[in-house]
Amino acid sequence: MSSPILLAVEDLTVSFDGFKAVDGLSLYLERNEVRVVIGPNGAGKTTLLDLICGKTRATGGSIKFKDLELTKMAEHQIVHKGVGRKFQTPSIYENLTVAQNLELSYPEGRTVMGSLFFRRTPAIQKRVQEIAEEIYLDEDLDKSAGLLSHGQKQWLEIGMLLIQDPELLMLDEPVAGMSVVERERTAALLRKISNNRSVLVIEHDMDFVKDIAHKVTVLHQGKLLAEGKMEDVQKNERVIEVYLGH
Ligand SMILES: Nc1ncnc2c1ncn2[C@@H]1O[C@H](COP(=O)(O)OP(=O)(O)OP(=O)(O)O)[C@@H](O)[C@H]1O
Repeated sequence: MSSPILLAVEDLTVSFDGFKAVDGLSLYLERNEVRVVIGPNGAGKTTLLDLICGKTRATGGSIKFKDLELTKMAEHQIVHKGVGRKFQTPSIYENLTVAQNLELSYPEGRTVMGSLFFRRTPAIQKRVQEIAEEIYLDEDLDKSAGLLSHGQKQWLEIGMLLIQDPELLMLDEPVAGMSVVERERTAALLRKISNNRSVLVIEHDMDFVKDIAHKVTVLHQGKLLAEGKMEDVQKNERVIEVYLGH
């Protein structure tokens, strides 16, 4: 049987000109777990995701994804191994349709002729349809992505990651700027997609965190401040002092 741990971060450190943005951090993420990383501005949350996806190189420590050491791998290799990352601002193609955006992201959807020529095989079409339903955009497949609402654009980008079927999906503030209804639908979406993958989320919206997190990791000055179920973390005096009380 495979290990229940999908991602093991151990003693991870990165220093920028002597300033440790992440400092001796260890964190273990299980398969099918939704973990939310919270903490005050500058705590090192985004840097942690940058380190996992290979955008930033660690100064020390390790990041094991299954049996792979990610700290030595290039960004594209990490994506290829099954780690998807969504940044705060959506990077969708506004002048293409929703369907085209999804097709473009399908691993074998591009031809050597270039990214605008799709091999629209029945398998790709089926997958696009499935993903579109999951991200609530099945009625907008032929719409220009630029015409979608802010929340729909965020869902589309999640869909563009899901179509690559990552085992680990990382999201940086996915509900920022969303309406209440969009937040609820995003929570439902994340619960559903974690049925067969792990999700690591950075979020400041505590109602949303309560809604989705199996466990919460609190960072402060690059270090682990607290970890556990939201109801316990919420009562932690240090967490209230540096973050939740503000
Ligand atoms: N490439 C870099 N060079 C120098 N300093 C950096 C770099 N990246 C991040 N930092 C610093 O590291 C610290 C942690 O930043 P990070 O963006 O990870 O925090 P955060 O917890 O995501 O904050 P926020 O909630 O505001 O997004 C900050 O003080 C930031 O200025």
